Amino acid sequence: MTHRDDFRAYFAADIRRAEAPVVEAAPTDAVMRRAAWAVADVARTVVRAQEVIGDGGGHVYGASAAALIGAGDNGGDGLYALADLARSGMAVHAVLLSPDRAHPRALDACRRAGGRVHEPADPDALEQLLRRLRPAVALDAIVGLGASGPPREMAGHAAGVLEELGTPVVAVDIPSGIDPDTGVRHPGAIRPTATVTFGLFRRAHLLASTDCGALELAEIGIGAPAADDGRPAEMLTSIGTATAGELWPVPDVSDNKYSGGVVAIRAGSQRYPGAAVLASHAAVMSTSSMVRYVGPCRDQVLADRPEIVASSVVTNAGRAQAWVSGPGMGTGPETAQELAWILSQDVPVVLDADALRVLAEHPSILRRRDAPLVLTPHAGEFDALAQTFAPAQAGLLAGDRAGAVRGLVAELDSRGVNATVLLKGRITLIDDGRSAFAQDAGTSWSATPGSGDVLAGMIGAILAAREGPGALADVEVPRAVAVAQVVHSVAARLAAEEFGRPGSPIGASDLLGAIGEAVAKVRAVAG
Ligand SMILES: NC(=O)C1=CN([C@@H]2O[C@H](COP(=O)(O)OP(=O)(O)OC[C@H]3O[C@@H](n4cnc5c(N)ncnc54)[C@H](OP(=O)(O)O)[C@@H]3O)[C@@H](O)[C@H]2O)[C@@H](O)CC1
Ligand SMILES: Nc1ncnc2c1ncn2[C@@H]1O[C@H](COP(=O)(O)OP(=O)(O)O)[C@@H](O)[C@H]1O
Repeated sequence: MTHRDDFRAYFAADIRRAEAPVVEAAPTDAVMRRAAWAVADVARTVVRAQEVIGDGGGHVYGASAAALIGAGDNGGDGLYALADLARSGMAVHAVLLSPDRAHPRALDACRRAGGRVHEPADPDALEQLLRRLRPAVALDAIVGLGASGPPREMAGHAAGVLEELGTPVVAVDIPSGIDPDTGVRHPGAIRPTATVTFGLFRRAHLLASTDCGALELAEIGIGAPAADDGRPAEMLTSIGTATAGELWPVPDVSDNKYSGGVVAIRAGSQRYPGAAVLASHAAVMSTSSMVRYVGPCRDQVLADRPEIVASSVVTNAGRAQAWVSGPGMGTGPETAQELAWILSQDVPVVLDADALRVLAEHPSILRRRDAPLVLTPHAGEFDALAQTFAPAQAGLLAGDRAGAVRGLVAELDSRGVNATVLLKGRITLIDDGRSAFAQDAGTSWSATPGSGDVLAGMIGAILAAREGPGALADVEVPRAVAVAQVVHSVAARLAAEEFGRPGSPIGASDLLGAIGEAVAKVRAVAG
């Protein structure tokens, strides 16, 4: 989902606080009916999109819909949505998973609109019912904001049956089985074609965007939420291409080769010269300012990009406004010393790959520092860091990724380190303890060796540029890092899907070759 605009998502408790006065001020169930109408509208679109042989698409009139109805207001949304679908001429079936607790007024509305109501006694009966009904669309109205844990027995079984039948599912608010705040996907979770949410995005919509299908936000008149102390509620942001384009650094008339921010890169080894080339070339492609390279791969780096200024030891590199260290540089004993020197520099430092392993093995080199430190681990490197700096967070990644990242940042903060952690993956998390971002790459083409080296070079160039007077000057570090992440994702998509043979695999060099085009693209979006 590399989208144009920024998305903001909130904790369930803050959303409930923002929702309450709106619901209270409105006539009974008016907000719920508005939400249900939006769900029904998407369900109709899903039915119309179904291909019927010899025809242009599916017909709503006469098609069937079934909704799995849970015990709370999420079930109420589903029942009102069925009533709406019945009025479009659909044959609708409410499948009550907790018959005694189904929303009474919504159930009544569904019945009055002609809906059939089913109360399967056990998972087998539920399975037989769904197989018999074979609905054109199913609504997942089992649980929404009130979810806790994996879907209970009946609900968990339904997800498997619907998947087997190939039934398109529209999830009401949040796919059941996905935790609203952490985005953790429990076994037995519903896998929807589309998810319709209301008023404000929930954190799960960004943290588990790849599990929500097409995401739709329906307006129900809710304003920005506040925390219980009245301050603005904590938000999780996903920046879009327009923001990346607005903030991407461009030289102006007064700039020279230094003024936009020089980045120095310590990368590569005899064994991994490619990492040195990829990281430094990526930095060259990101801004117009100077890129310095330090390490044993001078010849390869200069053969690839002669404009790079190379040296062999960090102390002779020359001045830089940001440092990058780690890609392919090895983990030998001398690297700890080099790293300690880099960390002593009063400029932003990005540590990736081998530098993260060295840091985890030699935590004493990490002293108090005010200048930003950006750590860019993949899951394995994160675990190594967490074992050293935040043992309570180690092994958490399979579950609450955002919580684990925040926990590591907090531990580093308690040591006086101004850290931003970027956790890699299809959905990249970036957090400095105050501002958190979740960026879905939109495709997975960037999951290729060396693409992390490219990202490290890009982030270094952006952080160097942030030290200057340009558009990034007052931008918080995690947002600046997210800007680099967006352009990296757009470059991967362009390389794999628009250049050459669309849809053919790419290597990190192809991604690298598309950075210029990606910058042009996001700048054009920003206008
Ligand atoms: N207020 C309004 O007007 C508006 C509200 N809106 C809608 O209301 C929704 C929130 O409704 P809600 O607060 O009733 O919670 P909800 O998500 O239905 O879940 C609670 C029930 O689920 C059950 N349950 C929990 N975990 C479960 C699991 N793993 N597997 C199975 N069941 C599980 C739990 O059972 P219990 O633990 O009590 O046994 C409890 O009974 C929100 O998401 C939005 O859709 C919109 O219409 C906008 C206007
Ligand atoms: N499933 C995925 N979809 C999209 N991007 C991914 C996925 N998995 C990893 N990535 C991205 O690919 C890059 C891989 O980085 P890394 O693991 O450090 O590899 P390397 O060290 O070989 O460069 C990172 O930018 C990461 O965010």
